[in-house]
Amino acid sequence: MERVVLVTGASSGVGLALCRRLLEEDGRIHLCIACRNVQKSEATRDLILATHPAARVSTVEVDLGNLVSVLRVARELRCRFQRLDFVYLNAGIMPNPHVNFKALWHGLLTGKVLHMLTTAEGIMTQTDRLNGDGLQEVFATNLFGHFILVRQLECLLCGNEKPSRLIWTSSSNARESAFSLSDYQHAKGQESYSSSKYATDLTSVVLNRKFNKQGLYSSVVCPGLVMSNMTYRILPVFLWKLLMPIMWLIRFFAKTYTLTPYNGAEAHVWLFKQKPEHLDALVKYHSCTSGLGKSYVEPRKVNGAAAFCCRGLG
Ligand SMILES: NC(=O)C1=CN([C@@H]2O[C@H](COP(=O)(O)OP(=O)(O)OC[C@H]3O[C@@H](n4cnc5c(N)ncnc54)[C@H](OP(=O)(O)O)[C@@H]3O)[C@@H](O)[C@H]2O)C=CC1
Ligand SMILES: CC(C)=CCC[C@@H](C)[C@H]1CC[C@H]2C3=C(CC[C@]12C)[C@@]1(C)CCC(=O)C[C@@H]1CC3
Repeated sequence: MERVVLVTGASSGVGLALCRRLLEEDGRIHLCIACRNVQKSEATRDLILATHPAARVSTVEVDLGNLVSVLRVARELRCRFQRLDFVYLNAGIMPNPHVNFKALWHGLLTGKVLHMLTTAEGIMTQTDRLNGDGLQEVFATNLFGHFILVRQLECLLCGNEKPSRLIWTSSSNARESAFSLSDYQHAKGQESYSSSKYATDLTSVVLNRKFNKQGLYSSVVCPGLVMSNMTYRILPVFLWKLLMPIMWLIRFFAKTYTLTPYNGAEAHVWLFKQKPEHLDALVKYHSCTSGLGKSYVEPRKVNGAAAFCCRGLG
């Protein structure tokens, strides 16, 4: 039976690389790519078919930061498919990023620089805003739109012959201290990205508790630091080009410097091949690349997830 795989944020970066890698793993899947509009969907489909001409690729359009659009695409998917085997919840934004180089310099003097360079803790802020639905844009796009999509697709995901899978693209920037239940949309702070990714980690834990019995399993992955449209918006392109040799050097000390979207999709592809019953719901799967460029996956516990579970907030 052909497996149906839905990928959001398929038009570029990790999402596009993931689509290609999934087809390399199994050319018989039905890949459904979700992009923001018809032009992007068709351009992405053409790019994928250029390298995998025999692939079965269909398209849907969704703006994950718009609830009407999410409800519409869920309706369309329910009409088109009888089940979904994998849903990669990968689309994400980081608007108006700001890097505090002074803090990075301070980190160099205090020995925290490697931690800062791999998690961006203490050196990165964003300015968020309200979207058309009156929600914080980063929360709405990175988490809430995807969450509503999952809930709307329950009938395609639960109670199938084989387990279905949700795979969320989280981040090493996900941080417990950036997230607060009393301000879960992060309207008050300047770390909306970090907060949305931590909330994603917790959501996956809670979804497992609720849906494992019905044959739906959720995992979170971190692609590492990847050069993509998202990162190219953080610094001017010429600066990134200058930094590239330094980043290859850093990779000898920081295995999460995956740098290419292909390497960044390592954990996503690895999970595609695993039996979900053998995975740990409290673990985040990190794509890593060695100094010499060999990719592998490293599982790490999600900070605070066990405590969150024990408090029974699910
Ligand atoms: N790059 C990195 O270092 C890291 C990235 N990540 C995460 O990886 C994921 C992929 O990012 P990456 O590939 O790097 O960046 P890209 O900017 O290349 O990809 C982001 C994708 O999300 C889509 N997207 C953004 N907003 C929306 C929306 N409102 N509705 C639908 N689709 C949307 C984009 O579509 P469009 O082309 O239309 O903009 C694009 O396809 C994100 O979740 C990101 O947070 C995590 C850790 C590190
Ligand atoms: C010497 C050097 C590499 C300088 C670059 C400084 C910063 C621009 C980067 C250092 C850590 C990076 C980082 C990210 C963006 C770029 C940095 C802040 C992310 C926030 C990108 C998106 C993520 O999801 C996590 C990344 C963590 C590390």
